[in-house]
Amino acid sequence: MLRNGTASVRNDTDTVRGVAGYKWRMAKLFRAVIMGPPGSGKGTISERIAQRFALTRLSSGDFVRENIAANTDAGVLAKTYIERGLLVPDHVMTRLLLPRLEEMTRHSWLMDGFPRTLAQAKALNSTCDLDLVISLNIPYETLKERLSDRWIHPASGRVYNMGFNPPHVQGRDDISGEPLIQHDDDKPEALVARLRHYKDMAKPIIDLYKSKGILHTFSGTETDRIWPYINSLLSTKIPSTSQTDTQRIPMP
Ligand SMILES: Nc1ncnc2c1ncn2[C@@H]1O[C@H](COP(=O)(O)OP(=O)(O)OP(=O)(O)O)[C@@H](O)[C@H]1O
Ligand SMILES: Nc1nc2c(ncn2[C@H]2C[C@H](O)[C@@H](COP(=O)(O)OP(=O)(O)O)O2)c(=O)[nH]1
Repeated sequence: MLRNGTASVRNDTDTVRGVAGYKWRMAKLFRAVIMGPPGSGKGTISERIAQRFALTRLSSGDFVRENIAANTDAGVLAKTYIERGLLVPDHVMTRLLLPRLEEMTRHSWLMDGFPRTLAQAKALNSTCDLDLVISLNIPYETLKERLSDRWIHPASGRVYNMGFNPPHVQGRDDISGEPLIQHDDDKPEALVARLRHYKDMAKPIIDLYKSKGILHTFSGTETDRIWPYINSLLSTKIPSTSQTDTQRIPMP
C-alpha cells in the first residue's frame, strides 16, 4: 500500500465502485527490490525480470543520472557526491525516489540500487509494502573478473561485458553508437573497499527483510544458472496481470 501523499492504492486485490454501478477490481500489484554487491548482476537480472514479467524496472542510479542531466536541485546536489565517488546522502535519495514511487500506484515494479542503507530501507518501508527482495550472493573472484570487463554507456547506464554481453561494435553503445567507458571504481584495487562497504551497509537491510520473511537469496557464479531459480520463484509470486491497473468486471 502506498501510504504517503495522495496515493492510496492497496497492494492487494481490492474493489472500488466506479461509474454506472460497475465495481472495478484492482489487479494485485507486485513490488520488489533486488540487492547485491557491485557486479553481482542486479542490472542484468532486473532487465530479464522486467521483460519476462512486464514489471517496470526502476534503477536508483538512473534516477540520479536523470536528475543530474535535468539539473534539478536534488540532481545538482547528488552530482557533488558522485563526483567524489560517494553515496548520495539518504535525504537526497529519498527526496528523489519516494515521490516517483508514489506516482507508481498502478504499476508493479522492481527496484535496483535502493535501498542501500538502513535509513533508506526504513523510508521505503514507510511508503510501500514490498512483496519480495532478491539478494544476490556472488563470490569475490567472480565480481572482480566481471567488473574488470564491465563497460558502460554513461548517458543511459547501459552495461556491457566483453565476454558475457559484448556490444555489437567494440567500444560503442548499441543504441546511440557513442563511446563506452570503464569506471575507475570497477578496477580491482577499488573493489575490495566497495565490497566491504556493501557488506557493512547491506547486513542490517538484509536482516530487516529476513525478519519480514520476504528475503530470497541466490548464490552462484553465473547469471544464466541463477536465472531459472529466480524465474520460477517469480512465476509463483507475480500475478499474470501484474501490469494491468484495473479490470472492469461485473461483480455481484
Ligand atoms: N540508493 C542509493 N543511495 C545512495 N547513493 C546512490 C543510491 N543509488 C545510486 N546512488 C549513487 O549513484 C551512483 C550510481 O549508481 P548505480 O547504481 O548506477 O551504480 P554503482 O554504484 O556503480 O552500482 P553497481 O556497481 O552496484 O551497479 C552511485 O555510485 C551512488 O553515488
Ligand atoms: N561473465 C559473466 N558476466 C556477467 C554475468 N552476469 C552479468 N555479467 C556482466 C554484466 C556486467 O558487465 C557485469 C556486472 O553485471 P551488472 O548487471 O552490471 O551487475 P550490477 O553491478 O548491476 O549488480 O557482469 C555472468 O554470468 N557471467
